[in-house]
Amino acid sequence: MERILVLVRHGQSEWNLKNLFTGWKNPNLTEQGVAEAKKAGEQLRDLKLKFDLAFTSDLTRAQKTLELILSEIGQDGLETVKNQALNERDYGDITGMNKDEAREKFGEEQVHIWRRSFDVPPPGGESLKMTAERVLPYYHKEILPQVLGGKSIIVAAHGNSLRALIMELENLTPEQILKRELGTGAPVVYRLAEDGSVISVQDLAD
Ligand SMILES: O=C(O)[C@H](O)COP(=O)(O)O
Repeated sequence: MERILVLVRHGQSEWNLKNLFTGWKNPNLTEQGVAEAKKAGEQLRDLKLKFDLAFTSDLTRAQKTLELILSEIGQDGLETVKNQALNERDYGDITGMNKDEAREKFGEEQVHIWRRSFDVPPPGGESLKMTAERVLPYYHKEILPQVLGGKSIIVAAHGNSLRALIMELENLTPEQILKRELGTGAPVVYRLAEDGSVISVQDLAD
């Protein structure tokens, strides 16, 4: 039995393009984001992957990315579970701020810590650790049992909600997750063992 779990970050959003901290705000995909999602679908089609169930967040950019992928692989209308547990990390008070302006105001290092450290939250927002505390229980309760039951699953979500999940799947330390970046619209294909551990990882980023 194959146990396939595909994680994909949404394609470029309007706020990615403007370089704004986005978090729980709900911008649409840009034209490039649409193209990235279609390309992700083509990559999955080339691998001949088909899914039994999909999961996504409560946010349009992830939902739209999933729809475009499913359409590309001929699986329009696949059963999809949406849940805000998979939403992007809440960027709190810096939501809506330009990332370069934030670096000028708070310093390069502080902004990097907010964006990539494991346990330092931006003011009023969530750290990666806090994000993991909602993503991982949801993964263990709703997603993993489906994979272990033999279903092929795709999860379309966000840079940091997926980094939280990848940290656990790949047993990364807080130092290792600091450097882990996820490209927009770049699928990562996992094959899992019967105990949920990872047998293989295929990152389809260019
Ligand atoms: O919420 C955001 O701004 C992005 O989706 C992810 O941003 P980051 O790369 O700064 O974590």
